[in-house]
Amino acid sequence: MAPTSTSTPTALRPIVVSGPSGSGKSTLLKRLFDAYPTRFGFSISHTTRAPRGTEQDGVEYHFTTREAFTSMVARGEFIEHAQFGSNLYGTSVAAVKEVREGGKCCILDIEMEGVKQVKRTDLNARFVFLKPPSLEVLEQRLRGRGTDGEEAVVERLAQAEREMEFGAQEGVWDRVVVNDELERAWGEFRAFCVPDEQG
Ligand SMILES: Nc1ncnc2c1ncn2[C@@H]1O[C@H](COP(=O)(O)OP(=O)(O)OP(=O)(O)O)[C@@H](O)[C@H]1O
Repeated sequence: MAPTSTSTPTALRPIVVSGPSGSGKSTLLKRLFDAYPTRFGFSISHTTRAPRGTEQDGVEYHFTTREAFTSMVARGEFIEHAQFGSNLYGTSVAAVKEVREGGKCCILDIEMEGVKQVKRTDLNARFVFLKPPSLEVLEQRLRGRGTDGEEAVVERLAQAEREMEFGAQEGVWDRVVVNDELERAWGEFRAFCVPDEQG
């Protein structure tokens, strides 16, 4: 008997978008969500902070205790986790799977340590690296964005060099999109994210 394929259709495989700060991830993802409002989704993060106002568990966040959170860390259930202030935040493998179960393609906008972690899971993701034309252009864009002070820009640029090296590694990426001219980069990014669309 012929084996039955249980593989996920390409359109539902999670997409990992990575690249240095300022490479244009938010810009291109905003376009993608605007162009395809129902096709893509983000995973719901876990947090140890208390819900605010009308926030509901499993909607804005998976609200959890610090004890439960640290057990999840110990079991390797997070793709990424970090502390902000006194609270812990994380993206779990299960939360990414939930998006697929809901019939959407999960988008993960993560830095290089997270990318390595996704590779260790069974998420069967596709990986795209967003590359600025050069570090000089990246610096101009970060300064032009006007959201960071001098110290933050210098820090982001130092980290960008490490991210660029990772972006150049063989065998890690399914696609590298150079974000030079926005319309051109968008066309390439969109073709990667929506592989079944013609034209
Ligand atoms: N192709 C482009 N040409 C010129 N400017 C661009 C282009 N793409 C993005 N930008 C601008 O560069 C700046 C950085 O882009 P964006 O904020 O999308 O980067 P990011 O990768 O999401 O950064 P972070 O990781 O810090 O969130 C923004 O001001 C954006 O408008």
